[in-house]
Amino acid sequence: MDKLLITGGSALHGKVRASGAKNAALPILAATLLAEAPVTLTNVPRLRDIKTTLALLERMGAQLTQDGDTVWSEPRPLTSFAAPYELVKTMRASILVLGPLVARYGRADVSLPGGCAIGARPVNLHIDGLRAMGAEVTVEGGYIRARADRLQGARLVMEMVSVTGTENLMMAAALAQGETLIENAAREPEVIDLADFLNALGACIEGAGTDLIRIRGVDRLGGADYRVMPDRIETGTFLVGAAMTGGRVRVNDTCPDCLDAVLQKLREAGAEIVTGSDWIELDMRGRRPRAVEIHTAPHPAFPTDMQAQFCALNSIAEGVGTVTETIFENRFMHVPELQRMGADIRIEGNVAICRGVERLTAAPVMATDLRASAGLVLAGLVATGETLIDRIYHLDRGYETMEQKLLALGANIQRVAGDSRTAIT
Ligand SMILES: CC(=O)N[C@H]1[C@@H](OP(=O)(O)OP(=O)(O)OC[C@H]2O[C@@H](n3ccc(=O)[nH]c3=O)[C@H](O)[C@@H]2O)O[C@H](CO)[C@@H](O)[C@@H]1O
Ligand SMILES: C=C(OP(=O)(O)O)C(=O)O
Repeated sequence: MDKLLITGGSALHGKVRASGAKNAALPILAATLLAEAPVTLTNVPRLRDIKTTLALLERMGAQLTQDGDTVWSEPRPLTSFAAPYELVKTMRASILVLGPLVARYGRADVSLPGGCAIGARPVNLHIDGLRAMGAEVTVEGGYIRARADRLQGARLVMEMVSVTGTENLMMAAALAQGETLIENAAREPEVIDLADFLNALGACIEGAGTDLIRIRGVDRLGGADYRVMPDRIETGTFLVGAAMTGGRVRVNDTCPDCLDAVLQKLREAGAEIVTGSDWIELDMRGRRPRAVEIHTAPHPAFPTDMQAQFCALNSIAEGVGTVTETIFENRFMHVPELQRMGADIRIEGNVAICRGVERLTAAPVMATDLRASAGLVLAGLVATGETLIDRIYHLDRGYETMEQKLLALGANIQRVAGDSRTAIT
């Protein structure tokens, strides 16, 4: 199992390009199930989760080819309508095939995702929404079994803001008969990206990016060429790295408007930030960050996916910072690992209270989930000595060639194989 070996102490300097967004590419790939003509997607990140999604779609009989950051999909009749447990357990986003399968083929058997390292991941809102659209849905033996002749448009009032719930129901409604209203919809930029893709296929969706999405169902969807939006979480992770190491980094090919809450916190931490239409430059040279107060909540508030990175920042910042996690009940698995590196963090319920220390000390640590891994990488960049991060397969789910990008920015980082310290190039 690969590990990352980081020798802390080098400030990040230079330019880095943001990859395409994992959390936009995954629903868009699921939405190719709705297309009756060829689709070409560009800016698809080369990630483990993307491979898993392609494997899942291919297992159903779909035909997809990936070359670099481009994925081509050719319409082909499906041979299976199931998302099996072995795949869903490695990637919760597999649930996103539910809406498209029921909408287009009238049937789906999708494994329940269950919980994961960051907490429970219920999907009751997806199921309730499909039922409200006329599907017959049963949950048995760990599987969601959904059947429908043709889904009917409905008024769906989401009890909680759910990103994948909004996405699944939007895809289902795209081919339903009549109009669907999704109220209290998620406003994440990735929801807008999916709506834009569906509209490019011929769907009639208005209001994505607001809390009221109106979908007029159509009889069929065609094909399209579509470019996936940039990854705002990857972008934010590099910016926090620059802020923590006292560096200066420009992230190109990104979306500054998607990152308002994150940039505001980085400014509060003392960073100078300049943005252009598709780039962000952060300058923290000669300064130590100030601790900040974070409250995670649905977009446009501070994203839960940037919380671990800010825990790492607070751990070496001046003063006391708090991080309140309101989306997932168990998303502090990085904290005990940061403590092992000398961080002074106390958890009270869903709040991590951190008194910044002058420096962290390297230690062997273990990644427990995707963003926790990112937080540990950032901590390793500023720790004295060599930090060895185990279980980085979590990182590979969501960050494209992270160590190579950090290396190009001046970090002392390498991927090593198993227990050895042999670099993997
Ligand atoms: C609103 C929010 O910030 N969502 C995050 C969530 O999306 P993801 O789509 O995985 O999760 P949801 O947005 O659906 O969940 C948001 C909240 O609603 C609850 N819920 C959800 C669906 C449901 O049927 N029933 C239910 O109770 C969840 O337990 C959670 O507390 O994790 C992703 C991966 O970290 C992040 O990229 C998203 O930003
Ligand atoms: C936890 C994440 O992904 P997933 O919802 O696929 O688990 C993430 O993107 O931070």
